[in-house]
Amino acid sequence: MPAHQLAPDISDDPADVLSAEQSHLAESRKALQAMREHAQSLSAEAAGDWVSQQVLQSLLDQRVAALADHPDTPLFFGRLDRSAPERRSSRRESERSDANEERSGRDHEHDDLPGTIYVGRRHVHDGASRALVIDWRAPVSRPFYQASPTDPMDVVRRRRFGYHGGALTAYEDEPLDQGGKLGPSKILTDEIERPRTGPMRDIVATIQPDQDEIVRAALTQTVCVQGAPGTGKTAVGLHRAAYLLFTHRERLARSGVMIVGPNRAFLSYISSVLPALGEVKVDQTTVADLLGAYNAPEEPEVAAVKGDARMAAVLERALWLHISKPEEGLVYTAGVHRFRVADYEVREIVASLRGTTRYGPGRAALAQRLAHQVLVRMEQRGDSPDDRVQDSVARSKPVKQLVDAVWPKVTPAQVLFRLLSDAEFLAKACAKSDISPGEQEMLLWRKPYRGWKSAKWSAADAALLDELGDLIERTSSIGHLVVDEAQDLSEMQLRALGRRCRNGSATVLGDLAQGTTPWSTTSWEAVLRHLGQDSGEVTELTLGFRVPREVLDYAARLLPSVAPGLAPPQSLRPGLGSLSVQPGAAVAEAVRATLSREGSIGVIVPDALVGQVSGALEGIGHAVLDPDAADQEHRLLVIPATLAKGLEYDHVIVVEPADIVAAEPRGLARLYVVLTRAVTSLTVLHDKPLPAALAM
Ligand SMILES: Nc1ncnc2c1ncn2[C@@H]1O[C@H](COP(=O)(O)OP(=O)(O)OP(=O)(O)O)[C@@H](O)[C@H]1O
Repeated sequence: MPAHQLAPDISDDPADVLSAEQSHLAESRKALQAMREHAQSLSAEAAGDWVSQQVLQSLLDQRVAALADHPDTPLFFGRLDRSAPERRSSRRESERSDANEERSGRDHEHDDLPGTIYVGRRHVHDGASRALVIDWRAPVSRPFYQASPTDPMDVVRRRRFGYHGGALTAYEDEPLDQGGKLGPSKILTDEIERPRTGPMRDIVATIQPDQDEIVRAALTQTVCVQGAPGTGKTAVGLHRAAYLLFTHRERLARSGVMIVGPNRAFLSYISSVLPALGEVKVDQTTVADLLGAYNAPEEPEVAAVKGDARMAAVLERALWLHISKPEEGLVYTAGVHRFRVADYEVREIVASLRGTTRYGPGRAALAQRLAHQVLVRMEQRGDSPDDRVQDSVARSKPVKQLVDAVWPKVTPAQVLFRLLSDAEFLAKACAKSDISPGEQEMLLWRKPYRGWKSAKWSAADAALLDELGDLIERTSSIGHLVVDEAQDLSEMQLRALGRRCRNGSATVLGDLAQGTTPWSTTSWEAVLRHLGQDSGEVTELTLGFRVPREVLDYAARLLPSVAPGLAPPQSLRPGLGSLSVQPGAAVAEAVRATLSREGSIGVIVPDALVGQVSGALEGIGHAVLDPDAADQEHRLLVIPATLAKGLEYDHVIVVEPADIVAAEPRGLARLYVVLTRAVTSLTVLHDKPLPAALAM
């Protein structure tokens, strides 16, 4: 056996196999420890100056941190026994289709890899550079997720490992070279059934083939995933971010990756996934944090008009209406000389700039063009001014005064304030748009504010301010954006996110049936268009991992009213006995009965009943989920219905569905979201009649 060849199984006895695999784990752990010690021994002092030293030190620190071994986390979770090297060359080129030069040098997936490889969270090698564990994101690991008896991808056998804590306790083999069909995987089922406590976990050991396709889509490809509750959209989005960061490390280190979620409680829930995958440098944020956390109350109909993409043209016109026709020319005095630029020349310059640049740079360009004309006249007089003179003329008082009069400096807040408080100005800005007089009436503040500084902005205004901001100065773009719960975003919010990935790509995740905002979308094609990613591909995840079938079927009774076009969701798990509907039962009793079971408990209540329900649970240790919560690790949480989106609990108790429905225009969709948060059991408590579809 060549030195780099890992041993195939030496015995058929499962106990021997397990013990050999445990030895490989121990050896890998030791090798990781050695890699870490080596990284720790490296010194930044070799770098020339102190700045380079600090940069190098920080890189070394990151490397040491990344090499930490977390004893509770499996270092590898799979193994591939590949066919003999001479029989596996044809596929390799296509496997590497998304690999690029950035990764070369870190690639260990060439033919000198052992026939048996272990797939894990990170690459581990021994002192002789022998690959003991291969990163799950490397192309060579792909068969672990994709190979099947019909397409074995040069793999003879796939082995999955089961862990208890950090100890390797079980394995499961799938022969791939014998045709037929694979049976269900117990290790996969156990992983899905494992009780939830605390924040979301990664799914790196059990990513499914259709999920893997999305995770490994090329960086340039924008993907949009429609999926029923619990089909793994969020998980897939996060793993895709980790995959792209690995595959395009340098490019994305420069341009960045950002995850946008619905609220901070959700971000806190997902916050551990990327660090567990070794990725700590990803921005995770909400639309409100990105655009401005404004929350002045607003009628849903008004918010819907403000969220409509037709507002983009109105804002553009409103901004450019601030430019006035130059009536006077420029007179610039230098010593005893006066240099004049005639009014018609100023008009020509303004006309040539208008609409060809953003507003802010246009203003600066106007000052420079005027100064340039002054310099031309100076030269005509026989002077020879240099470029510095042009800058000083551009900054001079007469030029500034003219620019301020013709092309005034404005802020987004000033423009929007004028638009929402001045009916005549609004009508002018709406000319040539199809915003109706009735809608214009809605847009105007009933009680205008005294000035733009005292104006209270709404969430919908935030996207308008952002659009104006971009019309004034260009917003910078990142490399990749992951947008979760995207069905809830308005067209104007999508435009705001779209300009942040103008030079990049996006992963858009959502479910049309879970749209609860006044502007929720009904079409993913429209979402992609407003995001500016028209060529994005819409794909669907259909198999639910979270919600037991019995519960999902119950919730799906609401689908015909909520999203008539969608097929009923499918669940991987039957979950017999997981649903219980209890008229007239007390919440404290239901909670007590559930506390005897393992796992997290979420009591989801109409927002207006949070205080009352929390009061009824006095004496039973619990916490109320806070929208800004960084820590939501309490085993028993009371959750306002409007915050439940994206979250999950082993046991969910839903209180008074009728009130959840009545609280908002898309209340039935809210109820659908709430009913689909349970992993193990759902208990519905009600005094009032249930919505008709659930009462059947
Ligand atoms: N391949 C998988 N292996 C194991 N668990 C999985 C897998 N895919 C998804 N899950 C689990 O299923 C649950 C639901 O996943 P996730 O929250 O990503 O779904 P979602 O589609 O975003 O749901 P929702 O639309 O309700 O927000 C999570 O606990 C996740 O870890």
